[in-house]
Amino acid sequence: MYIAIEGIDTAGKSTQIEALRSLFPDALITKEPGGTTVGTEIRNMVLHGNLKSKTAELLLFLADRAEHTESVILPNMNKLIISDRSAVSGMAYASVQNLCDEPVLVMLNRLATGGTLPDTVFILKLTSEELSYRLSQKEHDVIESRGTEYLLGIQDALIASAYALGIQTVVIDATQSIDTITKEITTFIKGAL
Ligand SMILES: Nc1ncnc2c1ncn2[C@@H]1O[C@H](COP(=O)(O)OP(=O)(O)O)[C@@H](O)[C@H]1O
Ligand SMILES: Cc1cn([C@H]2C[C@H](O)[C@@H](COP(=O)(O)OP(=O)(O)O)O2)c(=O)[nH]c1=O
Repeated sequence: MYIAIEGIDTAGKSTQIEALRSLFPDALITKEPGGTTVGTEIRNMVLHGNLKSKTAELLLFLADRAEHTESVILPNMNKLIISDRSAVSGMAYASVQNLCDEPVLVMLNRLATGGTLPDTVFILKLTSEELSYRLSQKEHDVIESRGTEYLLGIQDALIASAYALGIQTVVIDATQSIDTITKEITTFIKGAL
């Protein structure tokens, strides 16, 4: 079973994945971008480099996704795979750049993944107030520095993108306690295994 934990920056993805790691010790934990050696280099180029082109940014994320799918996801499809982000982020973050329309983004992400998409995505949904608070507590990378309104637009795009990709989606109120969210995800996983 291949699931992805989705959400905008600071939604609580890493926190949930660490909780799930101990609850499902046999699960394969991975992430996008940066789930492979090459992906780590791509991640650094995009997040901390000085890319001028948004198209280059999109294509680099797709390259990370293709490498991640071929070298991490496909060889481990017999396991529970939990990924921090997926093609859903890929579509959502690209869609707000207005580089190309939704069917093209679906096609590009299907090309990058060879059609191997998560069975289920859990989208951690923040309120504007909670997002502002959490962003105020950390340094911002290139994308986070685009601001709260931008990220809230992405949050809506995450839900739309999961639908466009035809992936079963569970939207979770990310302002709940860490344990409550973990229990919600764990209950779903145990019911589906
Ligand atoms: N349910 C929660 N309630 C309150 N704070 C949370 C919750 N989940 C995560 N946090 C805090 O929010 C910040 C961002 O969490 P993180 O897991 O790093 O988010 P992401 O990986 O989605 O960027 C961290 O300081 C974390 O401790
Ligand atoms: C996977 C992916 C992430 N992103 C963005 C989301 C994040 O702002 C950034 C890095 O993701 P990530 O390392 O998950 O950052 P965070 O832990 O703060 O959520 O890259 C894209 O723009 N496109 C993509 O395809």
